[in-house]
Amino acid sequence: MSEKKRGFLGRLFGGKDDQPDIRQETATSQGEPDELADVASEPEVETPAVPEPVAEPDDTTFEDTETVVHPVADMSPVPDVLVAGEGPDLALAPVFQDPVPAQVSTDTAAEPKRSWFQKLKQGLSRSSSALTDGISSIFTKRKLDATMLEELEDILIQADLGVDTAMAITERLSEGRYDKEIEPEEVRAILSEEVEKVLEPVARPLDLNRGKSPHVVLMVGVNGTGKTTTIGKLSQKLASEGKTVMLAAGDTFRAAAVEQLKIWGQRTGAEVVAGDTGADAAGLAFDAMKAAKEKGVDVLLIDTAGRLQNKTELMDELEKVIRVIKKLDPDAPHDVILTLDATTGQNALNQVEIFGKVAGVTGLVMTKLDGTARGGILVAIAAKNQLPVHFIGVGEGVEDLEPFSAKDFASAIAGLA
Ligand SMILES: Nc1nc2c(ncn2[C@@H]2O[C@H](COP(=O)(O)OP(=O)(O)OP(=O)(O)O)[C@@H](O)[C@H]2O)c(=O)[nH]1
Repeated sequence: MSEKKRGFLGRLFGGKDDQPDIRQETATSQGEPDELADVASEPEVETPAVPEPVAEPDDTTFEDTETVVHPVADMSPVPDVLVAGEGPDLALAPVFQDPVPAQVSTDTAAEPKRSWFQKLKQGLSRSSSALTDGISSIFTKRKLDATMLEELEDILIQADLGVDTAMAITERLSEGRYDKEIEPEEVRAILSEEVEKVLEPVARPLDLNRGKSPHVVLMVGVNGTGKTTTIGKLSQKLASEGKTVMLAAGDTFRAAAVEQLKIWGQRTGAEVVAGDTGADAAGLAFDAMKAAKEKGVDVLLIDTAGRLQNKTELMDELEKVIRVIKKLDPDAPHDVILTLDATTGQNALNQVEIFGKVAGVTGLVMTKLDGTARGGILVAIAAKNQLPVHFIGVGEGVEDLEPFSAKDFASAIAGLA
């Protein structure tokens, strides 16, 4: 081999790239170079500081709100949507069958049926074309040289795949191919294989058959990342598998979130435990646990507020929710799922780290892969954290969430059929 490609760091700092241990740091740290992360284009998300470990408070108590289970007949007058208990009481919202309120997109009935892979491909099309257009523009009947590899590496990094994966791909491509013409298809095939290699270990289904009754899933994440929507979609999936589901509207900060969850409950046949806006989230979670136990529900999905601007409050509240849940089942929550909005790009890496420390995240769901060219971030997260990725979301509809398949994702993002 006559030429040797300079690595990304070499180009960035003008020196030798013999510091592989700082690559990931460089790509994710706050002071990252512009080339690495288009922070300006990211939604503004304040990253919470990890709070100092606090002494276990002696009061895992919460506002003592007597739980009231309102049978449907007691709900008088019956509201348009659903109403929780009066005053500070919590209520089990009844299940309404019809009509499905318009503000929650719950199905794609108007659209022709497409396979999940077609949806995934369509959803990932922005991410995929950013990559494939770039590849096609580089590999145009030229013989492979270092410049082409550098250009490819830049495209892969700009697509948020992460420096390590970008380098693995270019190194693999360079093996025995210098001075040879390479077709874009060959590059895309290698891209797909390398992405699949990174993703395969983290593509793990959410196992809700571990003998827990109820199996408690706590949904956490930054506001707007899709917690409530994901709960709704999951609820639908579980119901279709014959499981009984209860939803706890633990995002007590936002009235709309509570209403949204009630609508999902109504649509998917799940009972909803909800309180007033501003009600104590831990108290609500406790009551939901109790109700789910009493009713022998299979799965309890607990929504939480996402409030990074109130960071300490958010994290304290999450810790308290978890402590209180453990009073009824020391093993619960059995899964803590972090929702990540793919459009936030590199910031998602920080969210994984911080929510992981505070809430003990056990798995991930990445949403909004349909609205971004930055879907490659999932690869960077997988490479860095090895946390299971249970589902990905490629739309707002109830059918737009599927278990994560490494092969499908890799093929779709590489633009393969
Ligand atoms: N395009 C697209 N939109 C999504 C997806 N998942 C969720 N959304 C939308 O994202 C918006 C926010 O979703 P929510 O479920 O309310 O997010 P949240 O995390 O519960 O938000 P907070 O209650 O504010 O913490 C809604 O408009 C959803 O319809 C997805 O996979 N694709």
